[in-house]
Amino acid sequence: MPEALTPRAAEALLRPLKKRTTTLRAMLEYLHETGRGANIIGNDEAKVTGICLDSRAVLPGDLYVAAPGARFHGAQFAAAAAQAGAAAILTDIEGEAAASALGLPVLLAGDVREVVGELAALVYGTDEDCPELFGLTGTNGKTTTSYMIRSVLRALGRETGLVGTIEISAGQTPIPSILTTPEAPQLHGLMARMRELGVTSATMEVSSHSLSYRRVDGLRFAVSGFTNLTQDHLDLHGSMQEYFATKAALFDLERSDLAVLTVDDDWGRAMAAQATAEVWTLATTATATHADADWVVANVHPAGLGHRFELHGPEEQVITAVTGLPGDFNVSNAALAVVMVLASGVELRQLQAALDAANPLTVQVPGRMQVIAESPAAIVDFAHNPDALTRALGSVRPTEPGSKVIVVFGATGERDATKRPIMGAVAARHADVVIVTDDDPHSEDPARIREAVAAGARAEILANGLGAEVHEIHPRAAAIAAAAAMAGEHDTILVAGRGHEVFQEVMGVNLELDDRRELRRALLANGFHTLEPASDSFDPADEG
Ligand SMILES: CC(=O)N[C@H]1[C@@H](OP(=O)(O)OP(=O)(O)OC[C@H]2O[C@@H](n3ccc(=O)[nH]c3=O)[C@H](O)[C@@H]2O)O[C@H](CO)[C@@H](O)[C@@H]1O[C@H](C)C(=O)N[C@@H](C)C(=O)N[C@H](CCC(=O)O)C(=O)O
Ligand SMILES: Nc1ncnc2c1ncn2[C@@H]1O[C@H](COP(=O)(O)OP(=O)(O)OP(=O)(O)O)[C@@H](O)[C@H]1O
Repeated sequence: MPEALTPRAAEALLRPLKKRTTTLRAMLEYLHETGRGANIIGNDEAKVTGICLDSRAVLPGDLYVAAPGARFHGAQFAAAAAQAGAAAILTDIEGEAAASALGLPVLLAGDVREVVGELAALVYGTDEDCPELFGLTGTNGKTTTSYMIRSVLRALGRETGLVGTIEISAGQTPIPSILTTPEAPQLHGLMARMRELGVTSATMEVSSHSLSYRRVDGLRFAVSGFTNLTQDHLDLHGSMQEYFATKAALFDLERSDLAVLTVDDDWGRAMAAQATAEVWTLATTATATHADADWVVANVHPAGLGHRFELHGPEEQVITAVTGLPGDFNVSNAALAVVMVLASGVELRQLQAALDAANPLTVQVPGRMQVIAESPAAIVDFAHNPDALTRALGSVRPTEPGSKVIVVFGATGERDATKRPIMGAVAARHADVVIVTDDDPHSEDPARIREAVAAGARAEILANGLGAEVHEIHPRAAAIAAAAAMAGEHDTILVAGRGHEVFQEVMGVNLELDDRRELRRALLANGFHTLEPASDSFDPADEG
């Protein structure tokens, strides 16, 4: 397993190299000017040079943000932050006693998370200087689309940064991500570092958690994009309506100048109706009901592993592009990437020239429809919710008569448990051999998760008289090995789930596991050939 950086070492990589100094009084004045109640206990001339939400990552001179959480109040860790060199503490009434007992100056605010993003912008100067930001939200496709945008921007000669599920890259050697969207203090530190390193444009995945937890506050997106909305994260959001409302916040004028919204279904159209930013709509499934979208995908044809397609614009513009990843959903992702770059002001002719010269949309994304072998077709994909699994399985059906689809997957622990039987049913409908295994069960009993997934598959088979066979095999490496042993050269194996990750948490223990490595090994052991891993993108599995 790659050697993990300590929180402080990782934090240092997310900070600007040149320190700026802000006083608590300047922060207080800002809060008062913007109508927020706040006051200072102790020295209001205290100077801070950084801001941090985690005591374990505090660097000398920081404002430690002691925020309430689901498990703890951050004030519990204020003493540890002080020991690490915090210069002051930002907290709320609940944290006041513990924070002020330490003798450090305290900035007291009504709701800490409500102000932390804007204060981080003041500390790092990102309210004045920030790269042009491309933000992506939606249930599926954020990572893939942001890689595609970055690739197009690079083809246009831009210096780029990227923040997402796989990596954080501030124009330097990338580091593996912990969260999809980091906390606000880290995001602002990163943006400042990017500017120092000459990054002009950055792509950022904006998870619904980050919107709920106000992690992107204080940032302004030049162009934000919406991929789709399907069932996921109901453990946090409670209902699809609430999940929708959380994501919709990205498309308010106060956060985004322009929003490119995929309107392939009712959720997308509702998003377009609600957004207050300028909206460009995009239809990626060419049906008559979508013909009124600003940009429409047309003439999609298979090309290599991916597709060639056209994008038709509101003023009869036509763009032609080629994707490299399997799956028609990757045409949707690619189209969104292209329209977002256009929306940022790049001229169509210049964009078409970059697409023609470098084929930037054929970029590989670790663990996203990553082809490991061609015979049998063996693919590792990060599908971990019902819609993604449906789309991934829908795109791998073999053409040879009598050939079969073998799927290896599971459901994650400590997350939306209602997905489990639904994913089982999806697999039973689309595959011939369903191998249910573990997928990052965290602290939950993996056997119970497998049971719920397999029960969904069996119920679907019974209800619809389907012919799929269901196996429960664990650990995951054994399930992958079993799939390779069952496959014939015309079959397809899809290993779905946390494919790009380099470990799985099982009952509180991190076990090293890379699906791609396991699948390669298993295929070779069964006498099949595998493809060379791509070397053109950062991959956490190669680190360390
Ligand atoms: C549900 C959720 O997102 N929770 C996040 C939230 O936790 P919380 O507010 O409940 O914090 P807590 O654990 O009670 O701790 C309270 C405070 O004490 C601080 N603390 C805690 C311990 C310590 O030693 N020192 C310290 O300072 C914490 O930083 C926090 O500020 O704030 C914490 C501090 O940043 C996050 O670590 C934590 O993310 C947890 C680990 C998590 O798993 N989040 C996932 C679900 C998430 O955010 N995922 C999305 C992507 C989802 C997807 O698309 O799949 C993402 O953007 O990554
Ligand atoms: N546009 C899309 N529509 C439906 N499914 C998609 C789409 N794009 C990708 N997928 C599926 O979702 C999986 C995850 O893709 P990707 O990582 O790009 O999404 P994401 O939104 O970043 O997810 P996460 O935040 O959980 O990483 C893919 O492996 C694929 O199976």
